[in-house]
Formats: sequence, structure tokens, C-alpha cells
Amino acid sequence: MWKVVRFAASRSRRFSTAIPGPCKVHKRGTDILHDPWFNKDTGFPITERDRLGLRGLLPPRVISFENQYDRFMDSYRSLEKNTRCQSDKFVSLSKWRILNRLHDRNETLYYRVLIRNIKEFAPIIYTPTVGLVCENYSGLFRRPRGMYFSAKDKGEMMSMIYNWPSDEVDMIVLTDGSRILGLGDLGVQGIGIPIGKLDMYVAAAGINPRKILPVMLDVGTNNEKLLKDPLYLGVRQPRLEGEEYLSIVDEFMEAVHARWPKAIVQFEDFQMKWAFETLNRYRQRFCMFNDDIQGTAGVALAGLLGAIRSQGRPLSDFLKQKIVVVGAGSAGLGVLKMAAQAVSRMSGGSGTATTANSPFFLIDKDGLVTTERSNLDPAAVPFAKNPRDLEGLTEGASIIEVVKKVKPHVLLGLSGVGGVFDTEVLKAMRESASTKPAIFAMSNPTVNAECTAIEAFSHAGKNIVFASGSPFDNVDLGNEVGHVNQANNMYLFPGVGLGTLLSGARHITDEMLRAAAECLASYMTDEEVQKGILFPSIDCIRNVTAEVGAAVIGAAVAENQAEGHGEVGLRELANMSKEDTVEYVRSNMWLPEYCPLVHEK
Ligand SMILES: NC(=O)C1=CN([C@@H]2O[C@H](COP(=O)(O)OP(=O)(O)OC[C@H]3O[C@@H](n4cnc5c(N)ncnc54)[C@H](O)[C@@H]3O)[C@@H](O)[C@H]2O)C=CC1
Ligand SMILES: CC(=O)C(=O)O
Ligand SMILES: [Mg+2]
Repeated sequence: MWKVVRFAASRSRRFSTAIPGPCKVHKRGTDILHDPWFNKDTGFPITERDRLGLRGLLPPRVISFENQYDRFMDSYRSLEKNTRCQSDKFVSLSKWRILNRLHDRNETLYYRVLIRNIKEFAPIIYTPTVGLVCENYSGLFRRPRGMYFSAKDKGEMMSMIYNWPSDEVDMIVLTDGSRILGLGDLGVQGIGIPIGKLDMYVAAAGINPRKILPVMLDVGTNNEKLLKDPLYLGVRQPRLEGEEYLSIVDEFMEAVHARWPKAIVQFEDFQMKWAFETLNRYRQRFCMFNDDIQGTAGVALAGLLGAIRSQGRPLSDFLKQKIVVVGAGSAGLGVLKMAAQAVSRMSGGSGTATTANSPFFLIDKDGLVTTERSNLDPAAVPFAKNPRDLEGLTEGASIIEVVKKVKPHVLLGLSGVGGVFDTEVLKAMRESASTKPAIFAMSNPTVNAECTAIEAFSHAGKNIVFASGSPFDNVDLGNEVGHVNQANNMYLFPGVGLGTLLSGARHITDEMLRAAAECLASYMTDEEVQKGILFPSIDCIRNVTAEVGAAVIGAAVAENQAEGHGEVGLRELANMSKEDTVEYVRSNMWLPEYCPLVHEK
């Protein structure tokens, strides 16, 4: 009892974010106005203008933060009105541009706008528009954001890392641009993804935007169109391979670790071979995870468990669910591995992924994956079916053949191929063994989704549960609503990152990821799940992240991975109740407020 009270008192003293503390600034005058972190535009109070040499550099009237917010939203609404007759692509890029200009000018206002309107703006700064932005990045480029390490920087990274202006970095999102969403190799243009993911970290997890770092590892591109494009901004050479490639990633990881030993590195949108290789290579040495393999797996597992609950069945029925996964890449295999571990635990095993007689079916671009496949990727081996167990299905069977034969409870797409769940496949799902067949079209961006929400409900039936990686509107089914869930790793990675940071864990273990997934799986009530609502609305993403982050801390403590963070030591973490832990996470979330600026030479 005493401990809880003491914690509550010290928490309110240490973590209160209601009144922002002063912020030291080493600049004066126009240098402040041109620094998006310190800039308040017309919001600088008169006394601050005097102190910082700003008097006369701004129009005289001081505008409040709230009025600045209203002014931005008014101009955003005007843009919406004025672009009504334009193409979707034009409108999306215009919206991204207006937000990006604000991001470049005034970060505090940008994040207030983003956080307050996350449901509306996530599709612009994240999937699907971020995909369009990456495709057009060289033309859209105005100001740099984040860091770029290229094949030409070998031997220089240890000093280059010190060019970043902040001494504190908590969260890094790293890509090599080799598999950007379902859009393939976009080379240096893939930087939009780390930027978008880190915006989600700020919005969902309240990571302080001064402590984030988006990074592009430009090791070349194999995209011929980009190599020929005179505007392309990346290194114009084919991608490095083998040891040459790994030596660049090694050098980058060593440099990060030397400058910010506690920083967490999220690997994002690496092509499959490097996604698995780098995860195995670094996860015991650095604090890192691969979002596409591990974050996606947790979100999908939460969805799979939700699909069972939606049928009114106990979770133990997971053992009997027939699941067809279309896409044997980093995401699809990550999902199967986590699902197989869950099956093993539920059957009283150790949680080791094994698929002997498992009800999982894996399909890639060459059809059903079996042990007869030549050149089978090692990561896919545990999920290859023995043709002897297949009763009629053979190596390379098509999606429709598999669905018709297996009658799966769940059809889950992570193929990156738009429309691959065609009318015939969706109609075949009407024969599913489930009373509420689940169709998860998880590929991004929207054009790469395996099917749309309307297609799924119209062809597979009103009784399905549906989820997609990019957002779709709910579907009007006459006298009921076809709920669309967004099954996107954005519900997990912010909590995994923040929980790891606040626990001070040195590594991110499978148990920490499992705790995150189970927390998300239990977030929705039975009533919601039975209506087909498997995932929360993005409006409450900070709440979800607080819960997931607390679950990650709990697992880190239980596994002796936690070392504490700042003034909160391991003992204090270990003594927190679940509610205290959630509160601890919540109170560490950064809020966008103008802080008083104090000049220091
Ligand atoms: N919703 C979410 O949170 C996430 C969605 N994704 C999406 O998943 C997709 C795949 O990502 P990765 O696994 O990393 O890509 P990947 O390139 O590693 O794997 C793609 C897989 O799809 C298979 N495939 C290609 N064409 C196919 C076809 N016609 N039929 C069946 N299979 C086919 C390929 O053989 C390969 O196994 C991307 O669109 C990505 O945006 C990835 C991570 C998270
Ligand atoms: C969401 C995500 O990480 C992807 O589509 O790659
Ligand atoms: Mg990704």
C-alpha cells in the first residue's frame, strides 16, 4: 500500500505533462524561427520575443496555440473544398503537402494537428498515401528529414552519426527501401516509411519528436525505372549483396550503438532475405526488432483470436481453426510462426513453432507450398505441407483450389498483390467451416489489398469478419453494418517501442512480443467482437499503446530483461501493479504544448 501511494506521489511530481517545463535554446532571432522544433510562428509571447531577439521579426499580434490550430484546420478544410473535382491522387498528395509544410515549419503545431485528428490524418502520413509519397519522393523532396547512410559512406558512419543534432535518440526506424509496402524496391525514396512510422510513434506512443530518427540505408536499387530517372536522389547503382551489404548494416548498427546505446532500432520494409537475416544477426546484440515480421505477427494473431471469439467459441478452438495464409514473405511467415507458437502453447507444449499436422496452409506466388517445392526458403520449411496429408491438393495448388478443398475458417492475405482474392475465391469462402469466416486482406497500400471491403462482404457474405491493412469505410449492408477493421502493425509497434524504452530492456524477446499481442487480443469486449469489431478505432490508439506498452514492461520485468528507465529503477518497475504500469506509460507520453524558451549561450 505504502509503495503504491509513494509511487503515485512521485509520479505526479516527475511525469506530469500538464505544464510544460522550460526548454533551453542555444539560438536567437531568425535561427529560432527557422527551427521547426522551437518555432511557435505567431505564438511567441511578447516577453519571449524580447528575450530571444525576435521583436520586429514577426507581425505584432500574438496568436494563441488554439487559434493557430483552428487557422490550420480552416486552411485544410478549404483545400478539401477546393480540390473536390480533382483526382484522388492529386487530393491525397495535396493533403500530404500541406501537412508536410507544417511539419517542416512548426513541429509542435503539426503534432497537435496530427494527434487530435489521427483518424483523418493517419491515412495521409501513413498507409495508403505514404506509399504514393514514396513513389513520387524525388519530385516531392524539398527539405531533408532524418539521416541517409549510403554505400558510399563505408568507413565514415561512426563520425557521420554525430552529425545528427540531438544527443538523445530513443527510437530509430531504419529501411533499405527494398520492399516498400507492396510497392517493391523504391530505393532511397523509401525514406517516407521511417518518417511515417515515426510520426505514428509520436502520435500513438507519445515518443518525444526530438528523440526520433528516421534512417535510410541507401545500398543502391534494382529498380530500373528509378536508375534511369534523372531526378532520382539515391545512389545510382545496383543493390549491394552478400557480405558487402551486411558490412554496411553492421557499421550502421555499431555507430548507432556507440552514440546512443539505449536507442531502439525498428527494421522496416526490408526484402525478405535481409529481414530474417538481420533479425537473427542483431536481436541478441542490439535492442531491435523487425516490424514486418514481429509487429505484423502480433496484430494478425490478435485478429485470429478475435475471429474465434466472434464465433462465440473458446480460444482453445484456435487449435481447430483452418487458416490459409497467402503470401510467404517476411510478414506471412512471421504470422505463421507466431500462430504456430500459440498452437503449441495451447496444446500444452513449450511454445516452439512446429507444424506437424497443423491446420495452416501457406501459398506463395507459385501456389500451395509443400515439401516437394524445390529451393524452398528455409524460413518456409516448417510450414510446407507434406503432399501425403493433403487429400487431393498438390504442390502449387492455386488459391481457389485450396479454399474450395480446405474450406478455411480464415483467409489471410500478405501477398502484396491487389485483387488476388477475386470473386471466385471470395464466393468459395461461403462454404467456410466457420459460422463467421474471417477475410483479412492485409497488404498495403489500398491498391495492393487482396480485396476491398465491399468485394468481401458482397461475395463472401454478410456474416464474415473483415480486416484490411489500409483503411476502408464500413460497408452498408442494408439493415446492418459490415464492420471494417484495420489490421495494421500500427496497433503494436508503438507499444512495443515505448514499453521497451520505459522498461530499459536491452533486447526485445519473443515473450515481450507475445505479451503485446495478447494484450491487443484482449482489448475488445465480447460484445464488440461479436459484432465483428476485432480491433479498436484508431481514435483510441494512445490508450491501446499505453496498455500494450505496460504489457511489454510486465514481460520484460518477468524475463529479467528490464533495467529501468531514468529515475524509475527495476525495483520500482517490479513493484508496480498493472494499473500503475499503464499509468506510468501514459504519463511518459509527450504532449504537444509550447514550452517557455530559455536562451543559453
Ligand atoms: N497490415 C500490416 O500490418 C502489414 C502488411 N504488410 C503487407 O504485406 C505485403 C507483403 O509483405 P512481405 O511479406 O514483407 O513481402 P514479401 O515480398 O517478403 O512477400 C510477398 C509474398 O507474396 C507472395 N506472392 C506474390 N504474388 C503472389 C500471388 N499472386 N499469389 C500468392 N502469393 C503471392 C510471394 O511469393 C511472397 O511469398 C505487403 O503488401 C505489405 O505492405 C506487411 C507488413 C505489415
Ligand atoms: C504496415 C507495414 O508495415 C507494411 O505494410 O509494410
Ligand atoms: Mg512495413
